[in-house]
Amino acid sequence: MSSSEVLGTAVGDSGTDSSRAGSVRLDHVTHQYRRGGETVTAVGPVDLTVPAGEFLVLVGASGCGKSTLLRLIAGFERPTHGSVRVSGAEPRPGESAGVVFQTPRLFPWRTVRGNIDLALRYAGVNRRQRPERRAELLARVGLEGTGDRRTWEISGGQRQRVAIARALAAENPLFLLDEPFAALDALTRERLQEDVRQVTAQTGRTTVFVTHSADEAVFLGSRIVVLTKGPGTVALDLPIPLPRGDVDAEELRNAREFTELRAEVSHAVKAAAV
Ligand SMILES: Nc1ncnc2c1ncn2[C@@H]1O[C@H](COP(=O)(O)OP(=O)(O)OP(=O)(O)O)[C@@H](O)[C@H]1O
Repeated sequence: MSSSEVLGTAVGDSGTDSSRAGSVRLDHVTHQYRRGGETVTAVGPVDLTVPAGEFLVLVGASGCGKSTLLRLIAGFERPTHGSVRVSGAEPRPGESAGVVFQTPRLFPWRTVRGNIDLALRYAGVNRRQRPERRAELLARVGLEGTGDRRTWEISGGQRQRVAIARALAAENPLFLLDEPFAALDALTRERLQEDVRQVTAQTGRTTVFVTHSADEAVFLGSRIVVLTKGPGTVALDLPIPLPRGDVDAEELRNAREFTELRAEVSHAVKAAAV
């Protein structure tokens, strides 16, 4: 599939960048939760535009509102103030974006194949086309040959790959990931980071990825936004001018530019948390 097929054409009649399929626009967004009798401001005000095709990483201290921002973009929450637009329209939960959470949300009574097929069914892929699409998705996340296994018969890293394949199944032009590798060992985490980098480069999807890790942020992002401590606002908005596409991950991680950027982001995260 070409990136233009995934990104689609401009939505709406304005054709501006912020209405293109997969683009995200937050205008003066603030979100508050009610806890007991109290109002807690979780995030904002935040102004942020994510052009179609960008890989944005949100980094910040625990509790600064990263997940809240992601939930607002996914349409799971409505902002208390301001507006959120995905592809130029108000986000629709479960429809505007493919979402991957920290803990993979799979159907345990189904096989790997059954989990992927269900996502394809929801995405409107007809029964005859499903085996081919499923095979493509499993290959894309490196899970060929596991279709018959139940979700408890595969490793944590493989479960997270199934969750990524499920999110990709919907062919949404926007991909949201909330600390998807936090619970995995270092080796699996690095492998999945490489996969996500590759898959998003291949499909050209707009991606918003939440993490605590400066290392993960610099490896994955084409742009990093560091949030201040809660309620989070934008402390640093940094383009990452590292090569994308077909690059040697090991070489990239060892490059001087990479280590310098990682130090800069790490420093910014610490400074923003005070
Ligand atoms: N459903 C909720 N009800 C009430 N308060 C909430 C709710 N969800 C989050 N909060 C509060 O909003 C603030 C931001 O939380 P959020 O989970 O967005 O931060 P985060 O940066 O993703 O944190 P972490 O990195 O620890 O996951 C925190 O103070 C949190 O306690």
